[in-house]
Amino acid sequence: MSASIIDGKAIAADIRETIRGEVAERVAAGRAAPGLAVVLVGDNAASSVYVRMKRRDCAEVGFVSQDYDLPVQTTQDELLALIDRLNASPETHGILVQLPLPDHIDEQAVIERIDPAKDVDGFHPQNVGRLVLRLPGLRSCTPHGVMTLLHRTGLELAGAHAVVIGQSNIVGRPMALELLNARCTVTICHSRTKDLRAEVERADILVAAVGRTAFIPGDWIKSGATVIDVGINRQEDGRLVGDVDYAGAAERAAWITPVPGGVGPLTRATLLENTLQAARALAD
Ligand SMILES: Nc1nc2c(c(=O)[nH]1)N[C@@H](CN(C=O)c1ccc(C(=O)N[C@@H](CCC(=O)O)C(=O)O)cc1)CN2
Repeated sequence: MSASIIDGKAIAADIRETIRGEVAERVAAGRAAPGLAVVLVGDNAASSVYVRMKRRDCAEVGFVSQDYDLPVQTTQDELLALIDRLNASPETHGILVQLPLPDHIDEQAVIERIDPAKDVDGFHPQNVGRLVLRLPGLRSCTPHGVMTLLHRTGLELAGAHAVVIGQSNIVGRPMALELLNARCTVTICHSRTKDLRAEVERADILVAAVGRTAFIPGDWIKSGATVIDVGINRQEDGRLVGDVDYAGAAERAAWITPVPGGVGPLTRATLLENTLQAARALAD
């Protein structure tokens, strides 16, 4: 079998086009364009790239990108004070603080300071709790984006055996909940999983979010499986590769996401969807 590619870049472009249309309609009707505050602390090279892309996406769809580039010495109190101002600002509908933050700042304290109604990353415990309870809310961008990719394949998700590798707060855990809410049977694997190969071999849907180059060999993939690679690992020569051995997996899978051009663009497109959702809810 040779896998069909799930083209995240094209799907994200399609989503941006839909959002651009809705924003234009809102503005023509006299409403404010959604405002997204994008906060970057320090000079982490990968974070700077992602933030630049997010700001470019905002411009493309007609959002107002409110840019805060803070020096690495910014104290936690200064960052919390900025969040308080953004929480109170009627021009700000969404607040995104790019992670990771420098070591001297407590990430969880920052996440919990953001008004849950403006938490377009979906990281606030209130929004995570709403996902657990299957209540509407702002959902974490990468897992929500993966669900969009899966829905676009037209695959039946109910009853599928989904295996998530990775248990982080921003990908693995919410990913497992998203799949469970779509009525998959879900297994979460992590560093203490006893026989990872056996778990992967059972997966109709595999979501790899480990952050290690080609961690999953292609011959572990079940024939006809759907492989979603969340990993973005930069090689010494500058190339980006995923957590799954792409060439080997593509021989066995029915569907596969490339890296780059798979999940990453959906993380950004979902951020725009969440910001529009927050702007609608705050306007109402
Ligand atoms: N506040 C947040 N911080 C972080 C998040 C997040 O969702 N919210 N997730 C990751 C990084 N991330 C989002 O910020 C992210 C990663 C990758 C991409 C992306 O578009 N990747 C491209 C390739 C980009 C490149 O050339 O380097 C792709 O995969 O095609 C977007 C967003 C950690 N931090």
